[in-house]
Amino acid sequence: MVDLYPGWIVQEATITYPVTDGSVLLIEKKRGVGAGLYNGPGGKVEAGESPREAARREVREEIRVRVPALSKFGELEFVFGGDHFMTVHVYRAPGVLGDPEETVEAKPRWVALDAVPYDRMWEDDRYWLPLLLAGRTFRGWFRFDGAGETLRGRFVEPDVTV
Ligand SMILES: Nc1nc2c([nH]c(=O)n2[C@H]2C[C@H](O)[C@@H](COP(=O)(O)OP(=O)(O)OP(=O)(O)O)O2)c(=O)[nH]1
Repeated sequence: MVDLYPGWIVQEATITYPVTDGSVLLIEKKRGVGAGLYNGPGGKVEAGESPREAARREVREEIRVRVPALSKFGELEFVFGGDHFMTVHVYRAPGVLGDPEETVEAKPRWVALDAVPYDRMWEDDRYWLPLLLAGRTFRGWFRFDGAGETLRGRFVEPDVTV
């Protein structure tokens, strides 16, 4: 957690998308924030951990595989309501080592790049995930309602250094 603005909560998190052979490895999130939605494996950055370390740990914990390499493709800033902020580091990986396994947290599934289920993902993903899948970097700013259900504002800048 970043103590940047006194009294405000800024949570740091990661998402990783392994992409190989025309497919992306997604998870169906089984519990916690975003349960029931498809996403890349990821979660909160813990104290004493770098975002990259967190990204590797979350992939291992959620689907029991290792990622040989990670490239940062994006950074997202979310505001939920007026006082809950989240910075998300988004990585792309050239595949995984091992066979993804289902865990209590997530069910893994390789999905063809032209069949990504945006209607079953967070509402903002359609504005930046196509960039990552096309090999382009991005920064995004999104404002949700306090419940995290309705997207109220967005801005995405492609092809930037992240
Ligand atoms: N693709 C996408 N992912 C999002 C959005 N909002 C959002 O929180 N996430 C991701 C970031 C994190 O990977 C995850 C939320 O973090 P979390 O810490 O609650 O995840 P978790 O339930 O797995 O918790 P943990 O493993 O860290 O304990 O959901 C979004 O709008 N789009």
